[in-house]
Amino acid sequence: MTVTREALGKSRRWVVKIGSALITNDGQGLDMQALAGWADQLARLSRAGHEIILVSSGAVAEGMTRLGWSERPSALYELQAAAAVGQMGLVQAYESHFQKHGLHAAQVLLTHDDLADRRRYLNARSTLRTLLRMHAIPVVNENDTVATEEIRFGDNDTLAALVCNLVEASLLVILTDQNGLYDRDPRTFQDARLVSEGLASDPSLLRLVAPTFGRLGSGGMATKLTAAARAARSGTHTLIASGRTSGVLERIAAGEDLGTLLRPDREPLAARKQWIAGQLVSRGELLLDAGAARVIREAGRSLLPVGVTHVKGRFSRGEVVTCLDPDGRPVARGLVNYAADEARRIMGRRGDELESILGYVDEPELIHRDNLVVL
Ligand SMILES: Nc1ncnc2c1ncn2[C@@H]1O[C@H](COP(=O)(O)OP(=O)(O)O)[C@@H](O)[C@H]1O
Ligand SMILES: N[C@@H](CCC(=O)OP(=O)(O)O)C(=O)O
Repeated sequence: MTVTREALGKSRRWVVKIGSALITNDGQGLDMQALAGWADQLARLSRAGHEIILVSSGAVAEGMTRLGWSERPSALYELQAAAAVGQMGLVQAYESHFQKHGLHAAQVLLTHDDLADRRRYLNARSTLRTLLRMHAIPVVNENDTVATEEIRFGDNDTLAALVCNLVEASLLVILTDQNGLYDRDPRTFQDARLVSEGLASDPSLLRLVAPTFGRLGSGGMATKLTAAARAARSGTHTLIASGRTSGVLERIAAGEDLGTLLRPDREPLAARKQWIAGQLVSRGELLLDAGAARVIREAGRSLLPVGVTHVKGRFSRGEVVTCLDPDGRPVARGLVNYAADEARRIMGRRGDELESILGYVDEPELIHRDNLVVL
């Protein structure tokens, strides 16, 4: 049954993402007045019983102002320095507003590595859940200061979606500088029309978004759509709306028809599979024959060595690899039971041959179905 806007508005656990394009005063530091408005609304929602996690951008922009820089630097080390200075201002601002409402703000800085490592992932989850139980409002951002170029989230849409999976949020609200998703880039086309609803993993939506993005933001509309598809894995609905609409968050809570609502269109994945699906880096590729690709896609079976025709990349046991069908299309991702050199030796072989090839058999499957997520 489709969830109504009213029911979503009343739902308990929200992740609210405030983007750079919105929070920065046209690149001149933070728009403190606007920030105060969102913080007050979030505090009232929290007081009314919603569990709120805030994912806020703005560290780099605030750092640039504090350091007296007028141009956004392109060197990573300068961006990292600006983020370190600016994050102070960002959390100070939220902290002082939440304090007025008798609420604690809690700073949570995450990197890609934190969510890729199962133990740290589970730790982050339990800390966030504890904070929510204590009615504190976690203020999440990427830990830009230590993130390296290759493995940065880069945009906070992706981070917010992974946080939704982490805490199994009911609703992800992405506040940006547009009223939602339009059928064409509204910055370029004045007659662009707002899409009021869609399915989170509908690939045709991605065709509507321009490859370019705002001057201040990092991902544009495309990363918001991908974020909605990621969030949907935990059954989370995504609402993209304008942070400039007055009282936007409380109006969403009241069930008003605002922005673009993207509904999850598949059954939520089990918690462990959400973690696997959230891995942004794949260490290798396994090319499957047609039969293996079919039983994995259609019957959710484990991957046996016999169905693999080619192994690419260097990976160790337990790392994430991508399975491709004979046409090279991704079928699934999973945690592999054998390292790359062992996988090469046993590919195409039957289960009863493994011991004589390897001298031992840890598992008969190359990837067990509990560790395999169909894409
Ligand atoms: N079809 C579309 N609908 C709405 N916005 C779009 C579309 N295509 C591209 N955009 C651009 O995406 C921008 C928002 O993304 P971004 O600048 O990354 O914001 P944020 O910092 O809030 O994440 C908008 O300002 C808009 O120019
Ligand atoms: N972590 C960065 C924000 C990254 C960013 O701009 O993301 P987004 O708001 O999705 O465009 C910062 O705080 O400046």
